[in-house]
Amino acid sequence: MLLPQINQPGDLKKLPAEQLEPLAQEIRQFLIEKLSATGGHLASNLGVVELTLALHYCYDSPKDKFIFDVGHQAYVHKILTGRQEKFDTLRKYKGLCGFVKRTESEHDVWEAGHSSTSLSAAMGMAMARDLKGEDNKVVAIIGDGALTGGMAFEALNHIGHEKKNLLVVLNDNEMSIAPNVGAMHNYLSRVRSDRHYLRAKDDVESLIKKIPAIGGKLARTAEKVKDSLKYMMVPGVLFEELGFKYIGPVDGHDLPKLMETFRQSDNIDGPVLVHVVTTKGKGYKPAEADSHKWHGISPYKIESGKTLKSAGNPMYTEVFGSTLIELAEQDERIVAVTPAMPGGSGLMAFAERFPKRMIDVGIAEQHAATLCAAMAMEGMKPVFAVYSTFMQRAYDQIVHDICRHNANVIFAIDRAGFVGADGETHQGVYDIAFLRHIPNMVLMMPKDENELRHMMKTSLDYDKGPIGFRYPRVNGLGVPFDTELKNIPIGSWETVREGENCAILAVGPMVQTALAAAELLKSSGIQASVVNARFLKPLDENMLTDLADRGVKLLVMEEASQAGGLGGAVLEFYASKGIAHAEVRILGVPDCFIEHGSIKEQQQESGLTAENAADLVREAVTGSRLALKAGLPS
Ligand SMILES: Cc1ncc(C[n+]2csc(CCOP(=O)(O)OP(=O)(O)O)c2C)c(N)n1
Ligand SMILES: CC(=O)[C@@H](O)[C@H](O)COP(=O)(O)O
Ligand SMILES: [Mg+2]
Repeated sequence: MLLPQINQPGDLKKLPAEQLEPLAQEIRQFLIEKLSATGGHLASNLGVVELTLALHYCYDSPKDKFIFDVGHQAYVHKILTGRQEKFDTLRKYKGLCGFVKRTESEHDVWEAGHSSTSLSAAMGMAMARDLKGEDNKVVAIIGDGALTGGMAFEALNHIGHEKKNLLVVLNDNEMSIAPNVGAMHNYLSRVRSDRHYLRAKDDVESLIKKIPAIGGKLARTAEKVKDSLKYMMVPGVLFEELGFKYIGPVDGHDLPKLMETFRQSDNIDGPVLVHVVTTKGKGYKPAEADSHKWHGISPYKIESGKTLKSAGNPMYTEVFGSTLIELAEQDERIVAVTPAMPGGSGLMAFAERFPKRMIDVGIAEQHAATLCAAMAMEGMKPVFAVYSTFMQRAYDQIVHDICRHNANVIFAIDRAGFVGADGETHQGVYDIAFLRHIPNMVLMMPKDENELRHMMKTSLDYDKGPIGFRYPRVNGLGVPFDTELKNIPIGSWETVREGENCAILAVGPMVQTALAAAELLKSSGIQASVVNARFLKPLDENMLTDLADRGVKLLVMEEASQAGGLGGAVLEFYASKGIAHAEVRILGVPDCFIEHGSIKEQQQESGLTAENAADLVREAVTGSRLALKAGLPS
């Protein structure tokens, strides 16, 4: 299915306005059909069809700059800017990115993936525009979920102060990924839905106009009455008080109304916030009925709405969620804290079972971290359930409020390693590097889902400060669960395959890859040990010393940034102990951003394969390349 009338950027403006409505429905059908094969962020994009059409019809992209917050809802923007034919490759390796991507189009002026950056970016572009004396429009499109992100408030504060000309379109569909939370959400609900609130607004304004202009004390009182009436009754007064002109709420599926509103906003000096109300999943019943599930969906059957995802073993996330319930049944100190990812973090069942012990703070990772620190100091056992990539937002709070206080916070770090289709903005490959150097931090990664459970028990019983376990966005291996959960000795690695003069120190899922490499080496007559390096901090220093003393050549394998990873930690250990005879090779994620595709493709691109590991070990043992390098006979 193609949309011939909008094949090229700019085609849209050639259409008469009355053709936009039917075009909107065609675009909806296009999205439903294409994403049934590729998967993706269907619900969010179905909700912004009219909004995106209106923006592209009223403004001149790329001269006028559209800045999409998160950028997961930019598929319509991509269709309107000449990329509809690439949708069969959406989120595939070397295919169309699922987020805004500057290398794809000049119309993609700002990339994201992480939430709440659009207002800061819009302000930066508006300030640059004014300093250069240019006159383009700057339009930020931010969702009600993204508006709960702290940096959005930082930007609102600055924008309202500087009063630059820019347009903020607040796309309010009452949903984050899950139902949205927070006081801002409650405020928007009142503005959005209180019919009395809106009807009274006109009465209030006409009443205010009737108050005669009178002198003296009474006049000042009358003014105060006017202000408090306005404060109580005029929607959007919160934004008005922050220095914005507020317009709304506007029906986000009413194209003529949207275009009239944007044109109206063009004549207003200073920052304008247009509050648009949309339905997430609009136009596809299964997505409208459950936009949480259909926020990010895998391929599905259009008629039934059934996803085609193969069953497979339980995901690590599911094992985490079910084990946390098991532990929480026995220990009422456990509370789960999630920054807006209850579903993705596997906590929905936990929330049902323990509604008072499940805390969704909205998109607020920094707040979540410090909240956990304080709860730990009061004797609770807070479990900070967070994706590796989103935890990057809370680095200072982890240093300053959790580790420095040596608070008993448990980090449940999901999506650790490559994540696949979400690509470079979501790869969970930096947390080893940014956690292992913080004093008091203990960090683990299990080789399988059974060991994850033991790590959870270990973390719960550990009372010497912060401790975390990281696990990947993959199915478990299908190993049986031990009936009794046991503590793993802190800092202990596990040899899972005995070998001779070489060993692969592998992290998490790389243990399986290392075992496959050992099998390949066996055929070359090389017996490699495989070690489950399940503690990223502290290291198993006894094992490292013994391996070096026995002259065992080492390869460290980790699906994490090579810079700052376990390999570096091993080298630092040997160097700090003066163990100069240790020979270590490292196989980790190279110093570049790994784009979207499958996890397997991302591992291959990074060289994290059994074949590559076997070659590196063979080189070390036979000295082949060293021989070549030194010109010695191979
Ligand atoms: C810092 C950060 N935390 C969490 C996420 C995960 N995330 C992606 S989209 C989303 C919800 C966004 O809600 P909203 O802005 O309302 O957009 P909608 O999908 O409703 O249009 C969340 C929490 C993220 N992208 N970035
Ligand atoms: C856009 C965004 O950040 C989230 O929707 C993210 O894509 C969720 O990732 P998972 O699909 O791994 O839960
Ligand atoms: Mg929303």
